[in-house]
Amino acid sequence: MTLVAGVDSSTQSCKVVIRDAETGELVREGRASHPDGTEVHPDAWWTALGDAIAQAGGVDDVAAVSVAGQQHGMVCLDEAGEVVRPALLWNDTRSAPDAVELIDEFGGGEAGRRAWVEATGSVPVASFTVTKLRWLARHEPEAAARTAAVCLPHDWLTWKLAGATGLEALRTDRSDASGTGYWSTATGDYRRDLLVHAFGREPLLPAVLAPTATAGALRSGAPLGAGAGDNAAAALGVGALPGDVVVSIGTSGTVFSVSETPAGDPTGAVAGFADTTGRFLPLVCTLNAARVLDAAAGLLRVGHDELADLALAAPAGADGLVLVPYLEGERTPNRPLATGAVHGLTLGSSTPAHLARAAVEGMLCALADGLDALVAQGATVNRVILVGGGARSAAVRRIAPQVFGCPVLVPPPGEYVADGAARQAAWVALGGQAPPAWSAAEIQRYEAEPVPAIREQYAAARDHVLDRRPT
Ligand SMILES: Nc1ncnc2c1ncn2[C@@H]1O[C@H](COP(=O)(O)OP(=O)(O)O)[C@@H](O)[C@H]1O
Ligand SMILES: O=C(CO)[C@@H](O)[C@H](O)COP(=O)(O)O
Repeated sequence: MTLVAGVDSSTQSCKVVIRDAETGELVREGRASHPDGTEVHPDAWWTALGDAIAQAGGVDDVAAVSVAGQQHGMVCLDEAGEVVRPALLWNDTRSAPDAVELIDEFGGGEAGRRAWVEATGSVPVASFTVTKLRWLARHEPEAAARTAAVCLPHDWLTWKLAGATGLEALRTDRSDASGTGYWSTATGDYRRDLLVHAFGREPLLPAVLAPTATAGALRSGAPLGAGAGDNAAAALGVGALPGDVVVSIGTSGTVFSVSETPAGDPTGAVAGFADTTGRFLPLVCTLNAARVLDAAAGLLRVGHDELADLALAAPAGADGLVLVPYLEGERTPNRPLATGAVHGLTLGSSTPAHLARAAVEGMLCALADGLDALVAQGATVNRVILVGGGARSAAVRRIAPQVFGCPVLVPPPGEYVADGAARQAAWVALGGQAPPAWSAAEIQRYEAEPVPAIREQYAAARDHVLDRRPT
């Protein structure tokens, strides 16, 4: 049996799966938590990776490893390869003004957004690395001056696993490069001019690898795959095909599809990313997803299962109670300072069940708005596949069809980002023109009558929120 390892170094935790390269059968797995917060020292990811690998029985017997990770994180390294400062993560919104400034510097408004879309495929928002580098140059000039190279979370972990033999050995892949804001999805090349414009000079960037190229090797000699951004890896993990839309409910909420053509949305709602196989990954991302359910569970002092039971005990639409889930600000819509809100509260809807239902419906409505944006960019929706920690909720699975207006397919609970990384590693180990066709897991189908009123009441509420008071 040829074994391969896949890693998902995501926002909240690191997951490692060891799978049979030929069949995809799960052989071993491990996980370890990451610290909270929107800026994290990469050493915490390295520690968690070591713990998760140990829990998974090690990687000395695997033929290849690939690392997928949370996208966009700004990892700055000095000449000696040491981390300059904690990484600003995808969900850190301090560079939102820098994103606006970068758009203004290219014409502002729709003209500025179109300029960025033509150059890179996406409109820069606070999540994107390029805006974080502008923030660093403006607010931490000493740290910026010490920055000899900049890479992404998955790049850095791959580089560390390969022995961290100098900055020139840094590697990335097209899916994660497409989230930097200085790589062109259309041409497949860096837009170094945009990096210089934002940061003031050009630090070293990781070379972008082709889908089955290798990024060095473990001490055992096992090659390291190019790795991927987590959403592109999830697409590989679930075996998403053109016409499939994946809705991932993790720390981030993402709605994405595999496309033969790059997206170019000047509104900025749809990011024009790349996938791991040479295709494209148009994607909408929200800052608030599974943690909306965590927050509601905490408010009600219940666990996830009881929250689901409560939500399912309330009527569809929660008798008009609407929760707008902008608990961390919001990326789509681009409202980085927004806060959440509850609307339509009455004596009748002031119950734990109504609040639980409103939290699930509000989170899903924000994702349904993302699905609409994806369709507006030309995506076809043959299947909606639900993954991520939040998809483990029985309430999410049963309410999603009411909100999305179509059936949803839910593969068995699993770590589909890590699975996608493992599948990429298997492709490296086995070779071939395409990743191995692993047997599809038993997918559950959830259907329900659409309830348009849920989205109608959400649409009436979603703009009526307060901005955080500046600290
Ligand atoms: N049964 C469940 N119901 C609702 N939320 C859940 C459930 N199980 C896990 N979660 C939530 O899912 C999130 C973790 O999902 P995951 O996809 O691993 O996130 P990430 O990849 O962003 O680290 C956590 O916020 C966790 O509380
Ligand atoms: O910013 C994005 C996509 O653009 C997020 O999807 C991050 O990649 C974080 O992923 P999770 O930790 O939520 O899986």
